[in-house]
Amino acid sequence: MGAKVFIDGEVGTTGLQIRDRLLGRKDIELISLPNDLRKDAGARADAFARADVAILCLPDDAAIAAAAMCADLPTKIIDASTAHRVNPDWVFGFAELAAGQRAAIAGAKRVSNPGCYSTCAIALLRPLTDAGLVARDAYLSIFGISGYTGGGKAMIAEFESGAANGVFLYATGQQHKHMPEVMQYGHVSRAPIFVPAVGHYAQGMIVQIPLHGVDARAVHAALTAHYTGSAFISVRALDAVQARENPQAFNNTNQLELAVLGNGDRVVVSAILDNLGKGASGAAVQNLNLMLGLDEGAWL
Ligand SMILES: NC(=O)C1=CN([C@@H]2O[C@H](COP(=O)(O)OP(=O)(O)OC[C@H]3O[C@@H](n4cnc5c(N)ncnc54)[C@H](OP(=O)(O)O)[C@@H]3O)[C@@H](O)[C@H]2O)C=CC1
Ligand SMILES: CC(=O)N[C@@H](CCC(=O)OP(=O)(O)O)C(=O)O
Repeated sequence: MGAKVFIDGEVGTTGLQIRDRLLGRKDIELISLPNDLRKDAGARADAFARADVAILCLPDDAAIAAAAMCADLPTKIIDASTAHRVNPDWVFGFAELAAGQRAAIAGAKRVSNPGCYSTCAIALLRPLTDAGLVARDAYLSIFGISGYTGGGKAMIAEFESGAANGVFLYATGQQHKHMPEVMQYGHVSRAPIFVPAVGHYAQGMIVQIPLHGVDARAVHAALTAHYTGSAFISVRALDAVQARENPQAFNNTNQLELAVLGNGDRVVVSAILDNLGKGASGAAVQNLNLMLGLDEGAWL
């Protein structure tokens, strides 16, 4: 008998992807609700009580309500939403963040999965702020482009029905929901300017952060030192210049590739992942593996 896992929000974009990643596993027994009961409070409460681990793939308000439903249960929770990412009662589910994070996830009852853009930005910034190469109070700008699956079922329907087209920029009011976690875990004290965009393709993301007045070699060395030995985060060789940066390069994987680009002391640090992979479902399965006492890369 495997560990019992309940995915709340199983038919949503992230939920479906996690389900697909777990379906073939003999060490996991999925608890599923019939379609007419998937939002039924009693059926969900029963599923939470039966599960060893519940994975919340819900909008923020529903994730907060679901966590409250589990408050008195021994069930472990992984929340894919934004609701608990900077909550001190939850462990941030980014295993590669710093020494000790993997062990903290493995021992946690409540784990909050990072956001997709924030996984990229934190992966780039944290080693650089900790090494003193980027000042914690630096004026930072972050650019990102995501495939439209990043906006969940509603945005997928917009693009696939033809109602939305081409590329658009958004969150121009500088209130994007990922900035609090980028600041907290990237160790930056000044809110970065964030310019996100959505492209007319399904999945894949690139995030870039320009850095003036830093040494590309030192930046590359700090990133390489931090991620050496990491199964899922790699740093491209400094001289491996590509004419085109492709946000879809790591689709359907749990990989995140970092690169140091630019010319002289005008450096751009860059990250590519699958927003549905290392940006959501892959990271959730990595955390699930750790919480079940398995190798973090099992089945990934
Ligand atoms: N898409 C992405 O790239 C990423 C998403 N996330 C996060 O994951 C979470 C889910 O996002 P995503 O999968 O994209 O969203 P979707 O809109 O695709 O899926 C959300 C699912 O939750 C269901 N749902 C809503 N309210 C309830 C409720 N009260 N009880 C049970 N089910 C409910 C919805 O039902 P119905 O089908 O009826 O609408 C839907 O199936 C969000 O918090 C999002 O921020 C995190 C990282 C990346
Ligand atoms: C393209 C798009 O709209 N992306 C979403 C972020 C992805 C997501 O759903 O948010 P979490 O990763 O925090 O859960 C946004 O910018 O709000």
